[in-house]
Amino acid sequence: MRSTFCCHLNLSPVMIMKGFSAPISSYVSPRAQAVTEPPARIGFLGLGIMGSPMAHNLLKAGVDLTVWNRTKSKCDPLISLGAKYKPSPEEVAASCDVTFAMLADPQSAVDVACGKHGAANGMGPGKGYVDVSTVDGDTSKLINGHMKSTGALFLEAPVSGSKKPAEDGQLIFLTAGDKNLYEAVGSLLDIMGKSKFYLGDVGNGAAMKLVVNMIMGSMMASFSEGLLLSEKVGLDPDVLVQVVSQGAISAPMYSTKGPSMIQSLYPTAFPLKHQQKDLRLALGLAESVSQPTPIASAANELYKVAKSNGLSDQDFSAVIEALKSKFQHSETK
Ligand SMILES: NC(=O)C1=CN([C@@H]2O[C@H](COP(=O)(O)OP(=O)(O)OC[C@H]3O[C@@H](n4cnc5c(N)ncnc54)[C@H](OP(=O)(O)O)[C@@H]3O)[C@@H](O)[C@H]2O)C=CC1
Ligand SMILES: O=CCCC(=O)O
Repeated sequence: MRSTFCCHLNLSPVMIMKGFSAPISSYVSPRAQAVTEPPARIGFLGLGIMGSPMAHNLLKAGVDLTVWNRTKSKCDPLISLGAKYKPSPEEVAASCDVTFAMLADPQSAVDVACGKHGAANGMGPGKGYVDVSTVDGDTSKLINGHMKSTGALFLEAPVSGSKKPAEDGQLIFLTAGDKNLYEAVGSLLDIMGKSKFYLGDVGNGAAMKLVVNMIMGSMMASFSEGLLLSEKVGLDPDVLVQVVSQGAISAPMYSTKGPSMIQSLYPTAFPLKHQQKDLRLALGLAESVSQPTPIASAANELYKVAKSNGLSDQDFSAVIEALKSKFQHSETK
């Protein structure tokens, strides 16, 4: 498999820089010809922790945006800023040229794309569907099949980066699927992100995202062990965070999440239930190619314990609680 890193200044079909405020116009069907203009009317389905700021950034950039969310109240802040609203994914897709979706998991991604009043019912030739949710490759291929059967184009584009990068337009898009659609939406991805990778066939973006999050889940579990061990042997865990942050294993998540973890606080940026979902999907991916993943498997067990102790909606750094004795006891009850 060859992959290409696409610098967003070189490959974006239209140079829309952050802060762009002119209206986007002249959608050219990706089927009809090489795309030189971004699509005009954009839909956004799923306004959770990630979808809301991503949609907000599109709106701030002057994009003609139509939104939908299962819980309608989450649409209201965007509507008050000028977004249009439709009461179903089908109606969003029917009224837009390209529709983005940011859903919780494989089941919700399929329901919203392919279910009753799902987006596929509003799709057709000249339209595109970009799924930025984190799902497995099979789910992505299923959605691709539904979209293509309507004549529409499909791109999977899961993101690396959490709540703050979403707010700051600093996400990393891991895209795969229709190259024309990738080029058509390049300027929109550039509004929401700092870089984008085009990885070829549908499934490769999902696989890349799952590998990245498998590593991240294991890193957080290992960091949790280190914090608790340092404390038990009489070290100051705040100093541990400083030491880690200055050395070869430094990672932003240690310095940003470490101080609150030490205080047993887990303000949600990336819900723990989603991290466990990603580990589960990554382990399935590994199994499909007989790749041993003992570290990720062990980490997954910890996230499962944390989930069963009511921490699903806390930040994934709450996995540290699964290593504290009261939770280990409740696991073995
Ligand atoms: N948070 C993060 O740091 C990151 C998350 N991701 C991934 O992005 C995706 C979204 O994450 P995030 O925004 O954090 O999650 P949230 O839980 O905040 O949002 C989930 C969204 O999915 C919707 N949804 C859930 N179930 C259904 C359903 N059955 N039918 C219709 N809509 C449904 C929710 O609607 P409702 O509001 O009605 O509940 C909400 O809009 C996930 O796949 C996650 O793994 C990727 C990168 C970073
Ligand atoms: O899927 C969530 C990823 C969170 C991150 O990249 O910081």
